[in-house]
Amino acid sequence: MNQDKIPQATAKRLPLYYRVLQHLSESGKQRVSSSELSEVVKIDSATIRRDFSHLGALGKKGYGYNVNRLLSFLRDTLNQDELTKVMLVGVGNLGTALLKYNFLKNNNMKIVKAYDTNAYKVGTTIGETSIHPIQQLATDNHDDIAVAILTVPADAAQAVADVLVSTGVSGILNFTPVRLSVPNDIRVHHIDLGVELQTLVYFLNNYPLKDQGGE
Ligand SMILES: NC(=O)c1ccc[n+]([C@@H]2O[C@H](COP(=O)([O-])OP(=O)(O)OC[C@H]3O[C@@H](n4cnc5c(N)ncnc54)[C@H](O)[C@@H]3O)[C@@H](O)[C@H]2O)c1
Repeated sequence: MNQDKIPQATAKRLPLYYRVLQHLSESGKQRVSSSELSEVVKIDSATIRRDFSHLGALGKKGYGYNVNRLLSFLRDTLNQDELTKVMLVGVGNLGTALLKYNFLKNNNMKIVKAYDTNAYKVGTTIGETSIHPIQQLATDNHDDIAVAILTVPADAAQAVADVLVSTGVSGILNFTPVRLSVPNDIRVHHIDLGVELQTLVYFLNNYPLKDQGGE
């Protein structure tokens, strides 16, 4: 399978499909139609069929998709058999919550180390992750880590991002409000809960669900 051919919009939906199909498989379901999946993931069934065709998975009319086969396509594409190691910088409110979350269960990812400036936090462990002094971020070996989560205060974000880039990570999940400047070959995904909330409220006000499909 050539992953270059999977459009980015499709790639973004794959982890969601994976999670839902995992639940279906665990509950003993062997086949599923695109319209059944559509009900669960709230994505229209034509998009789902197109997404799956990019994976090389074609459903059969009247049968749908074989759940375990789909899961194996997704596992290959998402590298689910391989543990993805992640590091986190900034062990405050948000960072602590993320360290306590078990990414291993559904996503086969693990935050393996964390860094902070606070002497009271350094040397402690949250979940299974130990917290190291920020000074070591630049000197530690991060060969097996491609992704970092950034949860430092805004005024420290760019400086920490610069160090992260020098460590060789290729992706940063940025929770800070700062638009980071990074080289072109580093991918930054920005998560802004404020914007997400605002968007939700806008949709509630302008596109109430009860109006959809009404007379
Ligand atoms: N994107 C969102 O939806 C969202 C929601 C809440 C918070 N935030 C942002 O996430 C970030 C963290 O928020 P919080 O509430 O957890 O803050 P916090 O103040 O509780 O935690 C920040 C942590 O970073 C550490 N820190 C400070 N400077 C550092 C540096 N140079 N290197 C390493 N660690 C450093 C601090 O010691 C502290 O432990 C902030 O930028 C905040 O604006 C984003």
